[in-house]
Amino acid sequence: MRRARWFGVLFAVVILLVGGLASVVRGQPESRVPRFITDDEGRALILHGLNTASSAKSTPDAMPDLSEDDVEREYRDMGTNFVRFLIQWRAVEPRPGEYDEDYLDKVAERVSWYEKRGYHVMLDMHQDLYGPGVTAKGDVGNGAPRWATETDGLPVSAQEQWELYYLEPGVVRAFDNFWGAASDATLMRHYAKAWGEVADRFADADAVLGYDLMNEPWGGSVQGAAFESGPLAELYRLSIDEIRDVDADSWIFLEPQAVGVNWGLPSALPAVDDPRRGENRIAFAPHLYPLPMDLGDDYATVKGEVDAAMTTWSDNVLRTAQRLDAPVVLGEFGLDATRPGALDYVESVADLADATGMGWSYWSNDPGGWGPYDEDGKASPLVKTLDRAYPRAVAGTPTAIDSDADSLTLTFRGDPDVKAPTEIYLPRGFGDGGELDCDGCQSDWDADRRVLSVATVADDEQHTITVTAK
Ligand SMILES: CN(C)c1ccc(C(=O)NC[C@H]2N[C@H](CO)[C@@H](O)[C@@H]2O)cc1
Repeated sequence: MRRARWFGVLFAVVILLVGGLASVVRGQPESRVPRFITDDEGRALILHGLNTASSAKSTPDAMPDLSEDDVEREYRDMGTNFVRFLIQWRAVEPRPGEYDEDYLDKVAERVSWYEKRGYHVMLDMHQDLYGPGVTAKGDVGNGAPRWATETDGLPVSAQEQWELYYLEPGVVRAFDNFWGAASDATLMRHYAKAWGEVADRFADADAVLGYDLMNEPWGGSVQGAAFESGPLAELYRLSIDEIRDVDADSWIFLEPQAVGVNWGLPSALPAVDDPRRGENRIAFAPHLYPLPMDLGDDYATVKGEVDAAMTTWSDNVLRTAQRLDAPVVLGEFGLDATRPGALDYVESVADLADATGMGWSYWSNDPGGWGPYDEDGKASPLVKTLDRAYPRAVAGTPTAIDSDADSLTLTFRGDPDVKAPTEIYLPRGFGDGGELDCDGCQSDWDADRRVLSVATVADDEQHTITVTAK
């Protein structure tokens, strides 16, 4: 096995041993999220979507390779209602203190494509390996502008496995200078103010649900609880303050550190105050990439280990969600969908999300083996796997969701204050397209949007509705 692989395995074993012990001694969490994101009508949202798009990491204008027709096709093919839309600090603030309104106009145009189709948009300030400035060619990192990238001339040597770039001296130093630059946190304050500019622009955009403050944070030479409860929590506080100065109501999504937590280890992210009036609107947005598959094995081969890792991951995510009193959106999960067992894995993750009340956005919609369409735009079998029945918006609190190709069962506690109907998306193949039957409810079928609207209940009792196709 290549040196890098051995390193990965060794790194993982140590992490898992430490983390595993921690999770074992921590007792059982709740089985579902403590809260839900709600829409303007007070309905609990179940978010299903895609990450759009990795291509934005490297395009000169930081725009994804996306047309409005692509958004229309996504809805028609998969009935999604959510998008994790990648934006880049380098494009928001190309020079210190100067913000590119043309870039934000382009983002707004794409947001409008989703808004027309009833989507909820999460803006993700995306980075991987800090930013293009960690190398002269700009071919390794994405996210931060060059003026905010201080490697102090330390080397970033070419790596066969991209993850190993995170250990390169120049990358570690760029992060260290960001997290600890001078005592007044100069670069972190720039980053937070960039969020303030984005929020000022989208505060009144109905489709923008909220802001994912940093993709897959990396602490450089500070790791684990010291990082998450230290500089990472401080960046989140600074960014929340800048956002709340201009936007009182959008949701703010916090990610844990990626390494270890993506695999299922517990996060030490502390609860962070939301200064808005009323309930806090802070959500938790972890990623899921089970280590056995990260190390190259197929789900068909390591299903047992991966299923166990998913259980540990879910338990630890729900513990953190309880600590933060936060809704949960699984911001990223994905794999090469052409590999043996891959679609079963995607289905398992979507079932886990139903069972726990999490939303999700699949990584990613970029053409190729991981995505729903190939380079020629031809739909892959992943489209059918992602096109699944789900309650998009619930007039109450969902307590159980169970769906398959022929039926959907939703149990929820009614909320008499919510007047808008519960909306259930049903895929084209649902029950082979037969006549719909909604047991326990009065409903109206919108064949164009493929949405069943279910009349609200006037009480706060537990209700179960089952939709089938006769
Ligand atoms: C060592 N560190 C810090 C590390 C290792 C591995 C990942 C990762 O696989 N991430 C999963 C996917 N997420 C990004 C986009 O957010 C994709 O490029 C990765 O495939 C992240 C960080």
